[in-house]
Amino acid sequence: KVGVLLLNLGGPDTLDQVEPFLYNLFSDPEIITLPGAVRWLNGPLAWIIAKTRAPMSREGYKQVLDGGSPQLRTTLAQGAAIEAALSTRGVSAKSYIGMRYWHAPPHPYTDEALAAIKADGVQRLVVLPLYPQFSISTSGSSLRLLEREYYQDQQLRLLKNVVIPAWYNRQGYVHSMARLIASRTGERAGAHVFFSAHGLPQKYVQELGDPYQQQIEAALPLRVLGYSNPDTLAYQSKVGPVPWLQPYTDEKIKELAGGGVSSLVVVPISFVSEHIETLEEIDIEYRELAEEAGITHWERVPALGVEEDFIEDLASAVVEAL
Ligand SMILES: C=CC1=C(C)c2cc3[nH]c(cc4nc(cc5[nH]c(cc1n2)c(C)c5CCC(=O)O)C(CCC(=O)O)=C4C)c(C)c3C=C
Ligand SMILES: [Fe+2]
Ligand SMILES: [Fe+2]
Repeated sequence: KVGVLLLNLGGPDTLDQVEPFLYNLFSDPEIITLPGAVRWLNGPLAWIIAKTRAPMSREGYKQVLDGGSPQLRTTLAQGAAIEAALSTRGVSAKSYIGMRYWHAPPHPYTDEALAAIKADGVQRLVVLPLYPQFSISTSGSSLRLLEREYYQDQQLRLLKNVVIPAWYNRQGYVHSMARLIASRTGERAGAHVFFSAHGLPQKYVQELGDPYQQQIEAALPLRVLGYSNPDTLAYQSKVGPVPWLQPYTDEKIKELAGGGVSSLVVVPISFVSEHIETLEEIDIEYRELAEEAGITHWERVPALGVEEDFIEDLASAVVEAL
């Protein structure tokens, strides 16, 4: 009996879930990193930040929460598609979803996923974070939580597991992204491709050894395949006062427009389902900014979701791990 545990971030399904979701996120010590002596402040600080940020966040979510979080729907569909792809390879597997910060009943947090894995009598477990690139703040945080729960439990401790920590450079991811991009740029050879990666405070990379930026830069889908479209990489979604990875998406859009670029094909990387940062931040906020700056053609490449070649390759990664 094989289990595939998909780890993801989770997101609120309704507007009243926004504040508790933010509280969970900001009380994660991998998100707000405090020195040992004041770590007890994590909870109170998370409460204050969540309360302060919630009204603004709710405004964003208002525009994208039509029928619940697209992230949850996509993650469920990805799980089912991976099961089907494994079945054609002769592997009978069941997928489980461990969300880090939010769930929608009956879809679980990590602890509930582990309870289901135990109840089903899974004998081999493959852990697959749904983030292409590894960051301490995303896959790292999910894996740390999982490790804690796993090794506290006598039954789980005996269950053989293997982790696929990152897959940013796998054929399936790179090629299906490149195919989606090519399908948008085909009619305008030479269109400017704008990769917008999710941002991260610089400290993670510079002080904590986070490999995220290196993994983003190592495998930009078009460059890897040798396409010659002009392209730009920038980082979006900065929160709080400290410096994040640069250049920032908003500044780069203005700079390109100022330099005479009038058409952009925007590619969200670092997440494989639609969510607030694509549907609201890119499609509404950055688009508005781009149009004000003089961009006349703006197109966004969708998140990978259940693209067949992508899912097939994730299933191959699971088989290789087994
Ligand atoms: C404040 C610290 C944050 C770090 C560090 C961070 C890293 C990080 N996040 C993603 C992907 C997503 N984050 C999402 C939501 C979200 N993230 C933060 C903060 C940090 N993220 C906040 C406050 C929020 C809530 C939304 C908001 O108020 O703006 C989401 C969307 C989830 C959803 O609703 O569906 C994604 C996706 C990555 C990849 C990453 C590090 C590389
Ligand atoms: Fe985030
Ligand atoms: Fe945002």
